[in-house]
Amino acid sequence: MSRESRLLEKERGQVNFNVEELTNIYDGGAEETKLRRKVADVIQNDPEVRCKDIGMMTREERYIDGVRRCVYLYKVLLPREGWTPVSKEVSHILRFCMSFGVHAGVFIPCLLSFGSDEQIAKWLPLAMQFQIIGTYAQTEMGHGTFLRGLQTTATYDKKNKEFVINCPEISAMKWWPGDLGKSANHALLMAQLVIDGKKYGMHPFMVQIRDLTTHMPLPGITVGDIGNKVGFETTDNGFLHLNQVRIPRENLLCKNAEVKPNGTYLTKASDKMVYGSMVRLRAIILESEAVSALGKACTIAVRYSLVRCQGELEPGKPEVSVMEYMTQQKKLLPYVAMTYVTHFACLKLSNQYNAFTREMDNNDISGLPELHALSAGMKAVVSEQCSDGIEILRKSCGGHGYSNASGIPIIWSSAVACCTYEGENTVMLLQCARLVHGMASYNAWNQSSVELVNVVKAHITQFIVTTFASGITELECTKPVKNVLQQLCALYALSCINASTGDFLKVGYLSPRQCDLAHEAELELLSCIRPNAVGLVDAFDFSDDLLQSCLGAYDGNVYERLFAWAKKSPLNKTEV
Ligand SMILES: CCCCCCCC/C=C\C/C=C/C(=O)SCCNC(=O)CCNC(=O)[C@H](O)C(C)(C)COP(=O)(O)OP(=O)(O)OC[C@H]1O[C@@H](n2cnc3c(N)ncnc32)[C@H](O)[C@@H]1OP(=O)(O)O
Ligand SMILES: Cc1cc2nc3c(=O)[nH]c(=O)nc-3n(C[C@H](O)[C@H](O)[C@H](O)COP(=O)(O)OP(=O)(O)OC[C@H]3O[C@@H](n4cnc5c(N)ncnc54)[C@H](O)[C@@H]3O)c2cc1C
Repeated sequence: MSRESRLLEKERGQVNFNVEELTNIYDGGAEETKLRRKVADVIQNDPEVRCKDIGMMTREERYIDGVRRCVYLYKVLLPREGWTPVSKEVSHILRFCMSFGVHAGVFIPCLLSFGSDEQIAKWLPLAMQFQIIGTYAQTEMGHGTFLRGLQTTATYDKKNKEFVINCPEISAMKWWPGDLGKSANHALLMAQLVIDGKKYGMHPFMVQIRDLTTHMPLPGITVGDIGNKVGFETTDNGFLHLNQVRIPRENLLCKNAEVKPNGTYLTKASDKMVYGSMVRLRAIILESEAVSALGKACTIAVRYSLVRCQGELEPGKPEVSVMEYMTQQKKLLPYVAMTYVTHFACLKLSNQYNAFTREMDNNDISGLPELHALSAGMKAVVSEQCSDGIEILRKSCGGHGYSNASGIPIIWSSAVACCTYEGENTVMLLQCARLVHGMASYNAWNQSSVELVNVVKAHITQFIVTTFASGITELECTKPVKNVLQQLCALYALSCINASTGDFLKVGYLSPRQCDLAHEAELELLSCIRPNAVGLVDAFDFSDDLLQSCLGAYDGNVYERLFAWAKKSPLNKTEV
C-alpha cells in the first residue's frame, strides 16, 4: 500500500459520523442509494457504456463516443434491464454525461409542455425510441435573452393551411441549440407567429430538419455544428437557417394556443405559459449540472489535499499534507458545505416546481410569477457559486489541478455553461429583483440594477441557508450526523457573511467587533470540520469511474495513476 493510500486510510479512521447514513440522507433515503448504486454498477460493468477518460480524446472522438454510448444505452441496455426512459433508474443515468441531453432533457419535456394530446401521441413514442431526435431551437445568432426580439417568423398561409418558417437575415439563424449540429432530425422551434401581417409573439413549432432515412438536411434547411467551445464537447451545439420552409398547420404545438384553418388565432392559456419550459429547466438542472459538479470537484480536491504532502508546519518536522494549512481548509471546506446546503435548497425548488405542475393541471397558474422569480434567482446564484467554487478547487490542486488528469477542468467547463444557458445569470437576477421588488421606472431601474443584482444574491443566499437550517431541524438522524450538518450550515452562512462584511458594516447590521467574531467563528469551524473532511466527500459516493480523476480516486494512489495517465498521451507514441 502506498504512503498516500495509508494517509487516506488513517483519515477515514478518524471520521466521527456514519458515512453511509449521510449518503442515505443526501440521496433521499436508503432505497434511493440502493437504486443509484444498482444503476452505477450496471453502467460501470458494461464496457460499451461505462464512463471513460475523455481527457486525451479529440472533440470529434468525444462527440462520437457520447452518441455511441447513448444509442447503446437506449437501444440495448434499457431494454436488457427492463427499464424505460421514464424509469427512476434513468434519472440516475443522466449523471453519466452522455450526448442527447437536450433531446432527453429539453425537447421531450417541452413536447409534453406545449403539445396537445394528439401531438404528444404522435411524436412522443418516436422521440422516446430515438426514431426522431430533437433539439430545442430558441436562441438565435442575434438574440438569446430578449425573446421578444427573436426574428425567425412563422407566417400562416391560409390557402395551403401551412406555416412558412423563415430566417429573414443572418442574425435570425438559430445558434447554440444542443444536439442540433449533427444529431437532430427535428427541432422544437420557437418563432414569432404572424397571421395576416399581425404578430402574435413567440410560439413553439415542430419542424423536421433532416431526412429520416438519409439524415440529409431537407430543402430550405442549412444546419451544422458551431465549432469548438469551452466545454460540452459531447454535445453538437449547432446552427440552423430556415429559408421559406413549409410545415403543416398541425405542427404548431397547440396546448396553449392554436390557429384555426381559416387563420383565426385561439389562445387557451396565459401567454406566459410559453416561458414554462425555461422555469422547469432552471428548477431541475441545478442539481445535475452545478451542485453535482461541485461535489465531484470537492471529492477530488479534498482527497488529493489529504495525501499531497508539501512543506513543514514546524522546521525540521516531517512534511505535512497541504490540508493542514488553514488557507487550504479555507479554500476547500466552505465548498464542501456549499454542496450540502445547495443540494437541499435545489431539492426544495424542484419540489416547488412539481407542486406548481399539479396546480397547473387544475388550470391554476397563480404560482408562476413567484416560481419564476425563485427559479431564476436560484439558477443564477447556485450556478455562479458552484462554478466559481470548482475553479478555486482546481487551483487548490496546484500544477496537477491544471492537468486533465485531475478531472476538474472538464467538470468546470461543463458546469460554468450553466451560468449562461437557460437564461444568462445577470438577466435572471434582474428578473428575480423585478418580481421581488417590483418594477420601477426603466431609468430608475437601470441606474439601480447593479445594487439590485447584489440584493437578489443576498435574498437567494438567505433562502438557501434557511432552507437547509430548517431541514436539519426536522431531520431524523443520529447526533453525530446532525452535528456535522449543523457545522456545515454554519460554515456556509459564515463564509457568505465574511465575503460581504462591507455590506453588513455599511448598513450597520454588524459592528466591526461582530465582523471579527464572524471571521473567528469561521476559522474555528474549519478546524472542527477538518477531521471529518474525507468522510464528508466519501458520503457523496462518486465512483472512480464517474470522477475520472488521477487525483481523486478512492484509494488515494495519485502518483501511480498520474504517470500511467501521462504515458497514454498521443505524443508519447514515439520517443522521437
Ligand atoms: C435533468 C435533465 C437535465 C438535462 C439538461 C441537459 C443540459 C442542457 C443544456 C443546455 C440547454 C439549454 C437550453 C437553453 O438555453 S434554451 C434558451 C434559454 N433562453 C432563455 O432562458 C432566455 C432568457 N430570457 C428570458 O427569459 C426573457 O426574455 C426575459 C425574462 C429575460 C425578459 O422577458 P421579456 O419578454 O423581454 O420581458 P419581461 O421581462 O417584461 O417579461 C414579460 C412578462 O413575462 C414574465 N416572464 C418572463 N419570463 C418568465 C418565465 N420564465 N416564467 C414565467 N414568467 C416569465 C415576466 O415576469 C413578465 O411578466 P409581467 O411582469 O407580468 O409582465
Ligand atoms: C452550452 C450552451 C448550451 C446552450 N443550449 C441551448 C439550447 O439547447 N437551445 C437554445 O435555444 N439556446 C441554447 N443556448 C443559448 C443560451 O440560452 C443563450 O446563450 C442565453 O440565453 C444567453 O443569451 P445570449 O447568448 O444572447 O447573451 P446576451 O443576452 O447577449 O448577453 C450578453 C450580455 O448582455 C447582458 N444583458 C443582456 N440583456 C440584458 C438586460 N436586459 N439587462 C441587463 N443585462 C443584459 C447579459 O447579462 C450579458 O452580460 C446555449 C448556450 C450555451 C452556452
